[in-house]
This record gives sequence, structure tokens and C-alpha cells, in this order.
Amino acid sequence: MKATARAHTNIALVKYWGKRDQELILPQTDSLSLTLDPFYTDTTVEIDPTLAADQLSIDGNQVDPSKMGKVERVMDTIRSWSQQNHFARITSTNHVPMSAGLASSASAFAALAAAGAKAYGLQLARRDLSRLARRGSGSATRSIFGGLVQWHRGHDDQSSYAEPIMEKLDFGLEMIAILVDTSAKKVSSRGGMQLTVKTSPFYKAWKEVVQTDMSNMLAAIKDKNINAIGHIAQENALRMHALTLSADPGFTYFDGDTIKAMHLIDDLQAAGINCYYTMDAGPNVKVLYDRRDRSLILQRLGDVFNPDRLVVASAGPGVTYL
Ligand SMILES: Nc1ncnc2c1ncn2[C@@H]1O[C@H](COP(=O)(O)OP(=O)(O)OP(=O)(O)O)[C@@H](O)[C@H]1O
Ligand SMILES: C[C@@](O)(CCOP(=O)(O)OP(=O)(O)O)CC(=O)O
Repeated sequence: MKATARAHTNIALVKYWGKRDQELILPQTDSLSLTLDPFYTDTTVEIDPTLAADQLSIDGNQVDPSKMGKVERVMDTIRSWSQQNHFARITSTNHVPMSAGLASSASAFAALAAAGAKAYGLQLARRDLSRLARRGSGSATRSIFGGLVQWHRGHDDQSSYAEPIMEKLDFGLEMIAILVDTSAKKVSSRGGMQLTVKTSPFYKAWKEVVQTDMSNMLAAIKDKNINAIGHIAQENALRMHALTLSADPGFTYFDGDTIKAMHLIDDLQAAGINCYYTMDAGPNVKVLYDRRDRSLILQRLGDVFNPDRLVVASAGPGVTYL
């Protein structure tokens, strides 16, 4: 009747940018991410037979029923799979640095799927939890698992799930988030990717590029080659952001500080310090590197950006019950 789960956010190293089915959230391509240790969501789902609709509070604030579409999609699937009609009281806390603009939907929907499935008595394999989380938000598909995770595009609902490639990292891949701007974004990832699929003349090329990036990334991970991982992630991110510029109307998630951070990292690379950048659907820049270089990179980034805005993240675990 009641369950609490914790799930961590993730950063995509090969991006998911486009759906082929909006209802089931089936992606156009595979994607691959690193689950992040410091950023997570705790969610409790408690069935309450007296409720006439699901109720959700996030960080102590009641969410307006009109803004619960994604949550309802997950909860309705749980009700259908468990053949139960009751609604639930959902209480959630996001443990991410204050309004950091770090993918809260990935951890949110992975935690909701896990807590909801358990509260309704479903005993789901993690692969099916991943399919359930996918209905809330694509990136949540991957947050069921820890470490490096691949989301298979699949050919239907059954075959589109995430799978861990390396749950416990045995090499030094690490990330620093540069929080250049933490206000809400103007173009949601959902809307942004839909516009891109519909209007970018480059979308066909993106799908081909992701196939190549995925196989190169899997090989780089197998070799534990952080420089290759970083390089492929950086190129893949740039290509995703080139897609947004090529949409009609074109748009970008970058702001001036995003470009400033990219130039800084380019300069560090040119000076022989191995670090690489990637950006999701927002202006914040995530730097990938080998953890043995952490203090040097933190120091160089701290010369330009406020050290309070630099957050170190290593690989995080998969979903757990509390
Ligand atoms: N703990 C939570 N439980 C349920 N829903 C949540 C929770 N936290 C955030 N959400 C929902 O997730 C959505 C926010 O995700 P959104 O995709 O806009 O941004 P994001 O996840 O920070 O970035 P990204 O585009 O990279 O995924 C909102 O609809 C919000 O209501
Ligand atoms: C740039 C991304 O972070 C986009 C994530 O998009 P979402 O998972 O937030 O989108 P919806 O499926 O519409 O909820 C890339 C990624 O995480 O792979």
C-alpha cells in the first residue's frame, strides 16, 4: 500500500533527442548515460482508497492537477498493470542543488515508477521498471540503473528499455557541473525535441551519427578510455545542439556563459589538460575528466566561474527502496 524509492539523475553521453511515439515515449535512437551520485529524488507512493484523483506534492508544495499529465501517465500504467483502480498520495523530494536545472525529471520518474510499482504490489524486473519510468520521461528510462547505462531504442514498448553497461565504475570517469544559470528553461526538452524532429533538415543525419557514436562509445567504455569517452560525448552534444539551431524556428539552450565555459575547456584541452564538455537541454555545462585531475580542473574552472557554482559528481547507483 505504501512504498518509498530513491533514484538518481543522469547525464547523457550520447543524447536522446527525439521520439517516434509520443504516447509511449519510444525514442528515435539509442542513448547512453552516466547516473550521478549527488543528485537524486525520494518519492513515496501511498494508495488511498478515499481519493478521487492522485495527489502530488513536490518539496512540500502541492502540484496543480493540470500539471500532472506525466505523473498520471505513469500512475495509470501502474493501475492498468496491477488491475487496481485506487488513487494515491505521492510525496516527493528532489535532492538537487537548489534549482540547479539538472534533469530532475529523470530521477523523478524513475523514483515514481519504482515506488508506485511496489505500492501497487507489482513485482517488476528492473527492465520493466525502466519501461514504466519511460512513460513519464525518456531520460528516466536510464535512471533505474546505476553507472553507465544504455537505453535501447527497441522496436516497440516491450523492447525499448535501459540496461546497465557498467553498474559499478572501476575507472575514474567523473563530472563537474558548471551551474551557469539555474532559472527555468524557455523551451522544454519535450517541445524542443519534437520541433527538431519535425523541422530540422539534419535530423536524418543525426540518427546515423548516433549509431556511430553509440558503437564508438561502447568501445571506449570497454577500453575504459576516458579521453575517447569525453571526446565522443562532446562531439555528440555539439551535434545535438546543432540540431536545435537548425530547427524552424531555430533555437538554442546556450547562453553567453555556456559559450564561455566551452571556450575555457577548449583552452584547457589545448594546454594538455584532458577534459571535455557536454550540455543537456539547458545552459549548464558538464565537464568530463579523470578523477585524478579533479583538483587541477576545479582550480582552473574556479578562476573563471564562482567556485560555489561548481558541483563535483561521480557515478551514482540505481534505484533503491528506502
Ligand atoms: N519529484 C518529482 N516528482 C514528480 N514530478 C516531478 C518531480 N520533480 C520534477 N517533476 C516534474 O518534472 C518536470 C521537470 O522536468 P523537465 O523535463 O522540465 O526539466 P528537467 O528534468 O530539469 O530537465 P530535462 O529537460 O533535462 O529533463 C516537471 O513537469 C515537474 O513537474
Ligand atoms: C537533452 C536530454 O537531456 C533530453 C532529455 O529529455 P527528457 O527525458 O527530459 O524528455 P521527455 O522524454 O520528453 O520527458 C538528453 C538525454 O537525457 O538523453
